[in-house]
Amino acid sequence: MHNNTAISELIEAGKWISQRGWVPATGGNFSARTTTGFVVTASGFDKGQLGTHTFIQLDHNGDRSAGSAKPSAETELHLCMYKLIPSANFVLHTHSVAATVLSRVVKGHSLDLQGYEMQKSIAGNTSHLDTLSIPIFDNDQDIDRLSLLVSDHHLHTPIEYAVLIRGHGLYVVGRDIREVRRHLEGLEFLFSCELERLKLEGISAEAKV
Ligand SMILES: CSCCC(=O)C(=O)COP(=O)(O)O
Ligand SMILES: [Zn+2]
Repeated sequence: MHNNTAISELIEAGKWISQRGWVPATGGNFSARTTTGFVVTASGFDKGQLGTHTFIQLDHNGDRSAGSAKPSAETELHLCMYKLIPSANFVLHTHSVAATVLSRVVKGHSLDLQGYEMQKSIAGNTSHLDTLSIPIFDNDQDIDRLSLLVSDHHLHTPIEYAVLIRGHGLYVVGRDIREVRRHLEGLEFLFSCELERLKLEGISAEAKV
């Protein structure tokens, strides 16, 4: 995909994501894999008001090739997701209330979703009877170290669509912009349902270490 096409799609996605309240303040960052490498959002901007000047172009090694602004502080985690998931061409990172709270309430190393028809919004999932498992990693201000942790986890439990960073947010991937947006919307719906369920049924079972 051409850089300009990817940037246009991410600008449009940013407006939609912002309207949904999933990137408050300057939270979140977005990227795409392109024919020349990657494009990633610049650091510190409102992701609902992106423009062509708020993107950095990176080469295939992840080194800056164009754009004067500072790349997202979490660029390394985006590059990590592309390396682990060769079919991924878009990565969206968001800070919704549901993802932030759920990833803290669930003390274990994965959020296991089961019993929801909307699990089928995620590629390859065909039944509410299956378990959709999203790995949770403890937050770390050292993004290189966090990326290494994600890569190590992938060696024994392959990451397919998303990871949660505890108390921080969600990273979700897709083959194209439509799929990554569907994955994001589907997961956010499931997170909201699960948060409501835990509030109504109690969190004691989930809050185990
Ligand atoms: C107030 S947001 C804190 C940083 C963060 O988690 C994030 O997603 C945004 O970082 P960026 O450098 O991409 O703007
Ligand atoms: Zn973040």
